[in-house]
Amino acid sequence: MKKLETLIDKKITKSILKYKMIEEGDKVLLAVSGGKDSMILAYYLAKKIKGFPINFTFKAIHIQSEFGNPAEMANMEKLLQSWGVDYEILEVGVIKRLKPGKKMNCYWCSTQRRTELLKYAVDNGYDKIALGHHMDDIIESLIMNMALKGKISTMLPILDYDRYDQAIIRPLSYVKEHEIIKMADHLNITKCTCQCGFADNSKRRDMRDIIQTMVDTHGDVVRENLYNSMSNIIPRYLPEE
Ligand SMILES: Nc1ncnc2c1ncn2[C@@H]1O[C@H](COP(=O)(O)OP(=O)(O)OP(=O)(O)O)[C@@H](O)[C@H]1O
Repeated sequence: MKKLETLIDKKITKSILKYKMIEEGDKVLLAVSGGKDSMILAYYLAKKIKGFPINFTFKAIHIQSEFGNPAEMANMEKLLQSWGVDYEILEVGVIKRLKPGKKMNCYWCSTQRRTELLKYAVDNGYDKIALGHHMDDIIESLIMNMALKGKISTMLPILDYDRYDQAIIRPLSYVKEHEIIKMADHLNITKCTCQCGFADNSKRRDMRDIIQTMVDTHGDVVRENLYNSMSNIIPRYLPEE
């Protein structure tokens, strides 16, 4: 387990330094759902505030909507406390925000969360908002946008807001989901399930299966190759519009 723990740590350091995600003196706001990805990030950032070459502070924030699971939240709080993480729970009712006749969906819900996170960051002087997306999320989005939207784009490791000084960062960009799952099991991080009943992740699941088929045939390096392909564009061998 020590080897995996160090590997994940190195990958987080690599992405922070490569993409200049955290700068000297930054205040980082980490969005934690209580699930494995953002909790793993909380665990590593808690270790990193001591002895990282760049000085920064961070606080975890959980947005609690009507769809949380109290038992999972209790586990989240217990773990954050055991790692010495400063955290806050923000209660945000989302149901009343839904326009008449509109149905709830994951995209809409995450937009509500994003708005609250940005507002909190602006009001309280946070420079960066850290999210728990990892390499698999990024390559699934890439394949999904290509196959279903006819465009090449994905979620970025770092994204500056146009109209605010804040930026979104994804320090797990180089970490693969299976590495997170193993480490999360080791740390007793439980699965976090939304209770809304409207979640439809079928398209993302389809993309995951397609990537897994390629991995089964050509090895895990397929994930890195898909990720690296986004910064290895050869215009000469791409058709013009
Ligand atoms: N209720 C919440 N409060 C605060 N941040 C959240 C919440 N839900 C999601 N997030 C943030 O948004 C990211 C992506 O959310 P998503 O719902 O796609 O979860 P996920 O990929 O299952 O990740 P996780 O394992 O962290 O739940 C999370 O990693 C976390 O940083």
